[in-house]
Amino acid sequence: GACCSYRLRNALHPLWQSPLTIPGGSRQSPINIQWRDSVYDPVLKPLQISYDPTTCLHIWNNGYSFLVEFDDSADKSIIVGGPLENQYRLKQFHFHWGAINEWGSEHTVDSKFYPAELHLVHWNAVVYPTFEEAVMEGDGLAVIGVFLKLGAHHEGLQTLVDALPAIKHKDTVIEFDVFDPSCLLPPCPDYWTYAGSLTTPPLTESVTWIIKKQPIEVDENQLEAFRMLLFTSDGEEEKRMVDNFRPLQPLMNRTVRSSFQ
Ligand SMILES: Cc1ccc(O)c(S)c1
Ligand SMILES: [Zn+2]
Repeated sequence: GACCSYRLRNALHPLWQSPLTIPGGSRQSPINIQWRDSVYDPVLKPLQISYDPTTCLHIWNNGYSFLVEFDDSADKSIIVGGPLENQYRLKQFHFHWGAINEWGSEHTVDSKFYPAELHLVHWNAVVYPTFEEAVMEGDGLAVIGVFLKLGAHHEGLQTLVDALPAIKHKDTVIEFDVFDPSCLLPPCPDYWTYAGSLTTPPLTESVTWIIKKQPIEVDENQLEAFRMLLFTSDGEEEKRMVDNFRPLQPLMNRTVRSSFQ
């Protein structure tokens, strides 16, 4: 059945030599969001986002993606509201993208791929003492997903793009003093939300996903800059960092809720 083919695809996917089945895998990510099957929930609140740009630390290539990490030792960059019962602290953001513009996002909407997807990763520091512990708990993480579509040049993203040549190889890092990730969010407040997992190992089922309905626009040169990064370390045979997205996972017994009608 479909579930079996998913398992096979996961096991075969080059980037995720994950165990054939995830222990009790009933809420895996990413998924296809079928717009007409999502259920408007009037109880969902608006998501409140307040980021302190000075909590930005550095940008680095971890061999899966490039990520911008934040000082999460205090409640300075947080999100609250939406589907969340607690406030969550921003830890890092990163992207997933394809080799060409036809695919690259992790989630799809009505089976449509976007060329890339931004993930802003937050953790529940109200309940858990560390990020590492939150990663193992059902309500430990909240990830905001933002789709990137091909279009106009994105001024805020360009600051990141300009830093990428300096972190071309795996395990390279550069200091990044001030950056306000809210410049990467679309103006429209509408989102879908569902209970899911990390999309990279350990694939733990600890993520409340908040997927923005409206994509942001970036231009071809900016997407090409992502594709110049390497999975490999300096001195190794070069492998371009592309297609770092996980295959779609079965919805199983889940409903995707929408904050909009
Ligand atoms: C914590 C974390 C790390 C990597 C990821 O792709 C995601 S989705 C979450
Ligand atoms: Zn991710």
